[in-house]
Amino acid sequence: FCHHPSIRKASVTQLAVVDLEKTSPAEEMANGNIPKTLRIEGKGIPNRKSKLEMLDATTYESELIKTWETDPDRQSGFDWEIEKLRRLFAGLRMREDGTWVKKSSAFDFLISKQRLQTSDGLKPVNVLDVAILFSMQILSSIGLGPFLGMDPVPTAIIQKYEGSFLSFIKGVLGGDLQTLAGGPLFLLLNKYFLEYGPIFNLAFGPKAFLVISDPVMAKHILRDRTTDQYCKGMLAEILEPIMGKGLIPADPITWRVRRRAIVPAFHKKWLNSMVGLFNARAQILSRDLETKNNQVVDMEERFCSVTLDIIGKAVFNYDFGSVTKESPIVKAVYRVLREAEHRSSSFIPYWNLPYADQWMGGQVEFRRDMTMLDDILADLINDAVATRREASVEELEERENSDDPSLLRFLVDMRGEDLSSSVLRDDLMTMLIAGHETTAAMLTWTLFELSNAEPGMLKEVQKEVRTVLADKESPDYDDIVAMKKLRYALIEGLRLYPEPPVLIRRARTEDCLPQGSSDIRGGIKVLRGSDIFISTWNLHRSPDLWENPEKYDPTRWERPFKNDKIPDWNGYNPDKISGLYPNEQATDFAFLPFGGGSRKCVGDQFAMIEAACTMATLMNRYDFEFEGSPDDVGMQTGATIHTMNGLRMRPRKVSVNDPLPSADGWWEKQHLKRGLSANGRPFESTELLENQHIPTPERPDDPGNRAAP
Ligand code: HEM
Repeated sequence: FCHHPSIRKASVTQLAVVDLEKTSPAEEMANGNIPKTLRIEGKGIPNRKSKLEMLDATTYESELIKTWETDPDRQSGFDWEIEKLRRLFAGLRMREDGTWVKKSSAFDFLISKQRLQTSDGLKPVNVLDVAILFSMQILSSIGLGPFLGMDPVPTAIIQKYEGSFLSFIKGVLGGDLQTLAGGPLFLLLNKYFLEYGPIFNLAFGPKAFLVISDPVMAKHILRDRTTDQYCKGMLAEILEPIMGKGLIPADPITWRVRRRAIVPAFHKKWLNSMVGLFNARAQILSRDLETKNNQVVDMEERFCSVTLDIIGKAVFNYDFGSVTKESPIVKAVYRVLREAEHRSSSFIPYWNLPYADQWMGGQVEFRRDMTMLDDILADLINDAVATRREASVEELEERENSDDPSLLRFLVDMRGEDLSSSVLRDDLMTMLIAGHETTAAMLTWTLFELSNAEPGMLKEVQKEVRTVLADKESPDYDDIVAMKKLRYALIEGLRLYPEPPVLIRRARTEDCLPQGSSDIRGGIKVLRGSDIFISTWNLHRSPDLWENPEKYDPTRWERPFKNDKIPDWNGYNPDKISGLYPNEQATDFAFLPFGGGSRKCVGDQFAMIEAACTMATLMNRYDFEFEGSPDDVGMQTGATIHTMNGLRMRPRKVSVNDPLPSADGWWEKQHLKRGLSANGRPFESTELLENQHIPTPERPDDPGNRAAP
């Protein structure tokens, strides 16, 4: 039927004879040679290991091939024989229509991926740029910066290693930045931030990163400059083997096309329909906790399971079922996540060594896991393609699709979507990874902080949840809107534990940063090729931007804040909150829980509603107590911030007949004791200030009060 070696079996509704090595499935479909109802099982849709990729015309490789092909005189002799062998091993071949394709092979390293010019016209960062950067770095570190027009940006040099000799050797061999830095990288960046200020260079030998902890500079990079000018740089290189050209690592050109396709899938009606999924999964967790009443439960692990199950259903209508059972697929997902985290904190990309995935223990396992996930994804995509019902975006938004409301269904059915490329797979994989542990971490740290704070704070949140829910088990969207204290508690968790704690960019053109809160006048020069860390951890905990920054205090979101020493920063204004959480607009880029500018998270509303539904369901039915001391929880980081030893807690079921928690007006008192009105705003006149009173606490001891908010 079809001789493509990567197709294992095919079920057909019409006979079709096509040679996929010569033309692509998309072209064959367009030519009418493959009926759209044809279902190719197994690896029909390109996945990351079997795909035939068109050779990118903007790469050095294309240029090299052109040079050989356009000059027949060169096609003889020893060099030509070597070139033929190279093509053979690298899986390069010409199709009948004259275009070149390449098949993934163990010899991928024989192909140059270097670009001659980026397709948006910007020259790619090249060896010369890197050499200039290194020389400038060395010259400015010996004090010659001002002579070269470089501003005196301080340089922090990692030179003192605080761990043991053995762990140092382990760090060097494993290329692990964190081990070498002597702990989580973002804590080191925080130490240097307090020492050197809002902008400094962090140097590891000749390699330097520009570390930024300032809202004005962050706004400039994320919002005022285009995505072409600042790309994802090393983050894209690290994530490519896992996420391919998915939305997070995508280069600016791919990103523009994919972002336009993906954003409509997160439409309001879909988000509303997701509330049902969030609540159903939260109820499964709640029932599971019931069987463990008063026993020790690792709540971090529970939150990871529930968010994995949610994202599996929401993205591909796949049930991981991880809350109730362990499976090899779930284990593979976690191992791939750990590998992604490990790679993002390693400075030696040893996984790129030839055959690394055939002899290096962790890499062999990683390849196996990726293969398993790729196969599952290919099957899910194929299933969706086989039942495709093409429609416009507007039609899709209106469609009732209760049996499969997944993003995959939406993207496959979207008219004009290119189903033959691997970007669909890449985007789905990206969302699986991006939307899972981030939300789990928000839930984990919020529960940790609420349980560790003054008792009044937790009681305020519990009282609000139990009052709004009354006799309902789960919230609807309007209930979430009404639970303001709960939402502020969650977002305050993300302020103290931003996921990820740094945003990574690379300058693709020379630029000049504004002064912001630094004392460097006249702008700060950024050279082409500079790698930049915007530390959200530092921004979110900066004493210049927050009152009492290290304190977990959800009431702060009701109080305006401004610092006149940073004239270009407009401060935080609660009146600018327009959605479910105070975002980067309301804080003028001091708070970037979901990033900012064009590459802001597409899943922010999804995550907020999901976390609010899960937390409300638990707060309504349980009280939690730490097992041991809160200090035992510890902290470690990768791409997200995890606990060191799990969040070990004892859930205690509360009865619907229990009285509402008595919070004693704790929330309002936080404002009143600062000389503000009960809603956190300044008094409009001194007369009103003089007449202020601390409210007498409500005592809704009667269970009947629960129904009366
Ligand atoms: C609490 C949960 C979440 C947090 C804290 C979070 C955080 C972030 C941040 C900070 C970025 C910007 C990265 C950068 O600028 O380099 C981002 C991007 C992204 N996030 Fe999220 N995220 C969360 C949940 C989700 C969910 C649930 C999804 C999908 C279902 C998702 C999908 C994405 C995607 C696709 C991008 C890339 C956007 C682009 O480049 O256009 N995230 N996220």
